[in-house]
Amino acid sequence: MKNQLTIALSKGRILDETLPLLKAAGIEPAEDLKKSRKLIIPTHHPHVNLLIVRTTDVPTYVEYGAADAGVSGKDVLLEHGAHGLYEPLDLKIARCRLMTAGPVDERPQFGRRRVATKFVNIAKRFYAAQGQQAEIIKLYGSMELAPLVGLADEIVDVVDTGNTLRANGLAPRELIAHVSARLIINKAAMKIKHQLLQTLIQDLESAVNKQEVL
Ligand SMILES: Nc1ncnc2c1ncn2[C@@H]1O[C@H](COP(=O)(O)OP(=O)(O)OP(=O)(O)O)[C@@H](O)[C@H]1O
Ligand SMILES: O=P(O)(O)OC[C@H]1O[C@H](OP(=O)(O)OP(=O)(O)O)[C@H](O)[C@@H]1O
Repeated sequence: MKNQLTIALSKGRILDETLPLLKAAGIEPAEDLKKSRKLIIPTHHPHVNLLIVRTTDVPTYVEYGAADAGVSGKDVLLEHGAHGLYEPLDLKIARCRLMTAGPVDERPQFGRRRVATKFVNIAKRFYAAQGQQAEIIKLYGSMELAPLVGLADEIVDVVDTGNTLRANGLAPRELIAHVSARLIINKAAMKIKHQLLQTLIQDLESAVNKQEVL
């Protein structure tokens, strides 16, 4: 419907930081998202519903127009490819860095190295651009474990404080990209629902700017 917006969000750390921005844009969930098992959540805004999806699925919902807009980490967008969507606003939340990391007492391997990561596409592109040979091993979590048990020489993961790396005897090596959460918009929706989406972008932008000042 032309006068209805759906926004895809994922639970977890991005949600905690996104809700205050949405609130500043006049969008408040009508139910407690932490408790509700519903996947379509109405809001007190007359034109907006929220969809709750997996972190890595947000760009897919928006790309296919199943959601008009979404909030997604830049890491997820880089891994997904994020074709067919607009990325009009950096929300400047959930900030971290995509990095390579390895055992603190070892130098990076010469020649072909084994790399464990959930960011397979990002890792392939990064090592190819460096002219380094890498065998990429796909994992779905706990990447930091891989070098400790001989599964990989190196990992590619997001790093914030570095505490997880340190706790596992690992150290950051090379920076691949700075990461923060982005507002993404379906291209067709941007035309058809221009007014609603333009208002959303502007409201979120002023909320981000206020948050920056604090
Ligand atoms: N330690 C961190 N500090 C800041 N931002 C982070 C950190 N870890 C991840 N992020 C960012 O937050 C996003 C969501 O992270 P979160 O941990 O909530 O989801 P996830 O663990 O990828 O999801 P799932 O558990 O469903 O796999 C990531 O895509 C990334 O952009
Ligand atoms: O540098 P740090 O501040 O330690 O943050 C980095 C950690 O944060 C993320 O995990 P998260 O806490 O989201 O748990 P997850 O493994 O469930 O994604 C990421 O996968 C790292 O393990």
